[in-house]
Amino acid sequence: MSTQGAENRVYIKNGQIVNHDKTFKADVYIEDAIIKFVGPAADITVPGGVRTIDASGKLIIPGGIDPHTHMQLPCGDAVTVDDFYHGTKAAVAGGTTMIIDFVLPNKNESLIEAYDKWRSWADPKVCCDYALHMGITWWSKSVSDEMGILCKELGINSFKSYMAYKGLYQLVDSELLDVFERVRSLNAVAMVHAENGDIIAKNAERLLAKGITGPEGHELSRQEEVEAEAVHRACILAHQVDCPLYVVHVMSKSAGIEVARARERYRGKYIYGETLAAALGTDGTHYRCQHFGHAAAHVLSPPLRPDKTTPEFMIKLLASNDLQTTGSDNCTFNKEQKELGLGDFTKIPNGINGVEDRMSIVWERGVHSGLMDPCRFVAITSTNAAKIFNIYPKKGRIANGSDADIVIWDPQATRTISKDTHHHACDFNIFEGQTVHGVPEYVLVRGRICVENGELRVTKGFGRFIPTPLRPPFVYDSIDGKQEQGEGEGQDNLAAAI
Ligand SMILES: NC(=O)NCCC(=O)O
Ligand SMILES: [Zn+2]
Ligand SMILES: [Zn+2]
Repeated sequence: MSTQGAENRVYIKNGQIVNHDKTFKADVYIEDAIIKFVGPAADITVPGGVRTIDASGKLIIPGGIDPHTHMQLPCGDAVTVDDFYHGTKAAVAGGTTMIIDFVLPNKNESLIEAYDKWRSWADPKVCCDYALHMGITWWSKSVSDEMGILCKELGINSFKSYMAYKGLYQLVDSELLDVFERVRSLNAVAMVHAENGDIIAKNAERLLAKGITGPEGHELSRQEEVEAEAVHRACILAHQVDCPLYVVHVMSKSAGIEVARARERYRGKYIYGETLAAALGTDGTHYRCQHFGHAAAHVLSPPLRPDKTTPEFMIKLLASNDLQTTGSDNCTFNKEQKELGLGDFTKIPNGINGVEDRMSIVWERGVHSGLMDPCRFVAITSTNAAKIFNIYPKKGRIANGSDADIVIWDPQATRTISKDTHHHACDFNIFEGQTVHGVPEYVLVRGRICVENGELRVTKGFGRFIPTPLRPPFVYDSIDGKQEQGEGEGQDNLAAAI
């Protein structure tokens, strides 16, 4: 293998390309961060001095897109320890070449000011490309006006509302309807954190009064039906105002079934569902661990489910297109930060790791276990996020003209996940000790080789902000009657999943 040549020109030969819709043998030529050729070796004359990589026996896949992260997120007295540098470094190490993070304005804070703050934190630090979703953490006429500016001038096309976190971010149904209506008028995408915040607040009070103060109280206060009810309600609210809705972090079988039913009810239009690497790779039995640090490290919302059949069920929902994407919800806090909730589970900062291990966890639980094929793996780890947030085929595809965000994936290689070797800044890994198949041998971020035979070489600030344009055709063509959702994408299959 030649190791010479300009870094901006790379030739990958003898690989098996895997896109979401087909897989084939081809060579790939990259110049100036863009894929310039995909095809048989006989059809290209490669210029001299080009860096050549032999990908024999390996898969060439689009870099992962993690549609759900919280880097450097201020949360009460704590800030997540993975900032935009450590978080994107960990992402790249695991084969993810783009993240979409959430701007979360404080109550009464201008959305534009919050956006500027996030850009000023992320731009100098990101090692891979990124985009932003906006949290609608409070509601007013000025918020509605600023949503327009964000869409038309600042590259945002997605807005997350909260049905939980009572007294902090939670909106009531009439406000959710207003938000969804505004999102629809902008041809943007609504997102929702679906849990019933009123029920959670009451349950938490009762549990604490009974002396249940440890992390097990977290899941007890927000069991499956509390999530499922909110998913059901959110889908109906969105449909009433003709608004497409992306349900983030679907964590339970019951909630997954609600997404699947809504998709079936609306014939594949309007509703999209995301689950998390955490939901696929571990479970809520950890909340019963007597060691506070261990149990608290698994606390996120909605919580992991104690039902040990959940991970396989969620993988099946992804395989059957009842769910469309896998995020990480990477939102990491260290031991001392989690200890803010000693003696009161409602004060444990919510969040877990996942941006580094997401790709391997999905491969292990999905493809290696035989529940999905490599094309579906690409769809749920990259392409569907690119389509829903309207950056496809620039991202999420190995094709002429696409950004050279490429992973050379070794499906047979294994690695054992550990906090001692991960690239996060956090001191815990919820997948600790798991040996997973599927290792990124090379990771190219816009043509730059950032992982090579296990060695990570990232550059702070190399990543760019990627604007997400309005009216994603993947989402809106089906609503506007231009195309049936699911054409060429496999059929929705609620029955198969259940
Ligand atoms: N998910 C979680 O527990 N923390 C991050 C904030 C959110 O996504 O709701
Ligand atoms: Zn959330
Ligand atoms: Zn989140």
